[in-house]
Amino acid sequence: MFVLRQCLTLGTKSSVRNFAAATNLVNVKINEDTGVVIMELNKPPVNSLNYELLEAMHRTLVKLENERCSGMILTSSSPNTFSAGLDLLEMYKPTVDKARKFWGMLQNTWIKLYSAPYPTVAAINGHSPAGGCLLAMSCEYRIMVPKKKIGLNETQLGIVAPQWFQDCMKNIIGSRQAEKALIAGTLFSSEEAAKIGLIDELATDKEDLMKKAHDFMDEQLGLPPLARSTVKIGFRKDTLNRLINSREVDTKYFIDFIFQPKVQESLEMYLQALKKK
Ligand SMILES: CCCCC/C=C\C/C=C\C/C=C/C(=O)SCCNC(=O)CCNC(=O)[C@H](O)C(C)(C)COP(=O)(O)OP(=O)(O)OC[C@H]1O[C@@H](n2cnc3c(N)ncnc32)[C@H](O)[C@@H]1OP(=O)(O)O
Repeated sequence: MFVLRQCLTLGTKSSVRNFAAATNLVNVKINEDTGVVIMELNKPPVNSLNYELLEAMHRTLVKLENERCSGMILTSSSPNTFSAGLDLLEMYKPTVDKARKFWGMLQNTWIKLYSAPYPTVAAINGHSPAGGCLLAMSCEYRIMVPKKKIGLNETQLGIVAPQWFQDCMKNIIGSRQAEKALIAGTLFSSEEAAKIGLIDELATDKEDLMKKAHDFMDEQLGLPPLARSTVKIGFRKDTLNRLINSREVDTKYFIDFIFQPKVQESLEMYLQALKKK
């Protein structure tokens, strides 16, 4: 039976209440029989990843790991968008302290998600540009509804996908395809993404998406968990360590980059264009 609880959940009733009071940016549903969790991003309208949403995700991921959840399906409550990527307002005219704190939380969240020992599936129920694509790529398996867009489109915004975003893409679609997609800032349709392997499966609609996500999870739950997670981490450790060993440098790149006047101009124009739509 599924029990809906808000961030977070594996503890007693009173701890549920405490977490629910803290935030409703992430909904967490647990199947109490299997221990499989559905983490649903819930920041309308488009799940843009600001500090607060990342912090809620990070807190959830820490708790899931500590409580030894058996698997996690990542999806969103938005009808049209999985995640619109990083919240552009976090990068537009921030203070240095705010930008540093934001970037640190993004790094924390990615490290936890990418290294999660339990199986992870992205049930991509809508558009998934840039940071949204990063979240999806950090899961082990990706299933997507038709006729939406996914990719690392940063170049098109006049910004650059950080090295670890690029590494994730390379690990999935290979160096040549990734180089082309990153230089052009390509947003692939769901169908194109399936062709190049950026996503693993297409679903017909949200219901089919969740069914396929559960099917994948059932397969994974049939495998010996320690062997499974050891192989997973073996594949991911170089990518993880590349960031873990250079977090400060990565943060400095981010800060130096976004504070350039040209980058701020691009962000301003892009934000205006989004508002005018
Ligand atoms: C070598 C040095 C390297 C150092 C690296 C340095 C810098 C780079 C750092 C990081 C990389 C960046 C990663 C990112 O993720 S940047 C974000 C990229 N995201 C996008 O381009 C997506 C933008 N959004 C859309 O395309 C669309 O919104 C959508 C997701 C397709 C959904 O479309 P829909 O029509 O459903 O919604 P609207 O467009 O009407 O949007 C509704 C509402 O939300 C606002 N909004 C949308 N996206 C964002 C966002 N990412 N951040 C903040 N706000 C967003 C939009 O403006 C609307 O607002 P309104 O007030 O008008 O309702």
